[in-house]
Amino acid sequence: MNAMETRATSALLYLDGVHVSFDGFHAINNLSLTLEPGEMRAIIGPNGAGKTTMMDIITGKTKPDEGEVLFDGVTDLTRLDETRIAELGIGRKFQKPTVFESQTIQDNLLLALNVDHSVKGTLFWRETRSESERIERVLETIRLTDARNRLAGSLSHGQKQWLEIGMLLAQDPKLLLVDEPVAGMTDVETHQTAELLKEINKDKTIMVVEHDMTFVRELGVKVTCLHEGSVLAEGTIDQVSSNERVIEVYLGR
Ligand SMILES: Nc1ncnc2c1ncn2[C@@H]1O[C@H](COP(=O)(O)OP(=O)(O)OP(=O)(O)O)[C@@H](O)[C@H]1O
Repeated sequence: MNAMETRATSALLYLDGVHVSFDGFHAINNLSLTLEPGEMRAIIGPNGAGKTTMMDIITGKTKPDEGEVLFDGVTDLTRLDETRIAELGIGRKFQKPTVFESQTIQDNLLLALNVDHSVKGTLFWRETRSESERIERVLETIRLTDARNRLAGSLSHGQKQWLEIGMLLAQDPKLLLVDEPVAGMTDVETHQTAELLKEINKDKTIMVVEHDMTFVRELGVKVTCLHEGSVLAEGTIDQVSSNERVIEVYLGR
């Protein structure tokens, strides 16, 4: 039997019947969701719907009480710790940017590339040709090539978010989890971020949580609306935003 035949699913990410309770409160309730390789999915839903908890489950921060969570059709993420899951190629960007403000943009990317190296490795490490090529590509993707020698602390809020996305890309993940990337951005930055994610999606699978519906519409991808820890609606932005239950619990507030 070859490797393909042993895959439980063609999905890159597969959640089935997942439950999580915190002191008896069901934060995630029979959640099932799949992301195909190369897909970008937008996740919407009211506060407390379980969006962050779902990302916590995928990255191993929270362990489900029940259910299946498979990466790449074969790897059971519920059995792995956060470090191992990151090593598998699942990168997460939190809402608040956490760049190293007193370092240059280029050094931030180098530090991100170098996260797995030992202290000794960090002291004596010189970037290889392929690593410096990767940094160049990332700088271009996040549109910060000309600003590479500026201190990260001098960037606008939007640029800091892009740098942090670049720091994830430097680690070459297969799946990017991006939490509210456009919160606090100007309209222009929001538009540029949609363009940026679309470009990254040409060769990475992305799950993006966002409340900004203009941004979600601009992404033009399949949308999943979560509510009370499970999927309330799934489909195009038009299908989801005209769903009566979605209007009732989220959009119509
Ligand atoms: N560690 C925890 N202990 C207890 N309750 C928790 C914990 N983490 C999350 N919850 C609860 O689980 C529910 C889901 O929370 P979660 O943060 O996943 O929602 P969310 O959809 O990300 O919301 P938001 O849009 O506000 O970020 C909420 O009611 C929250 O209070």
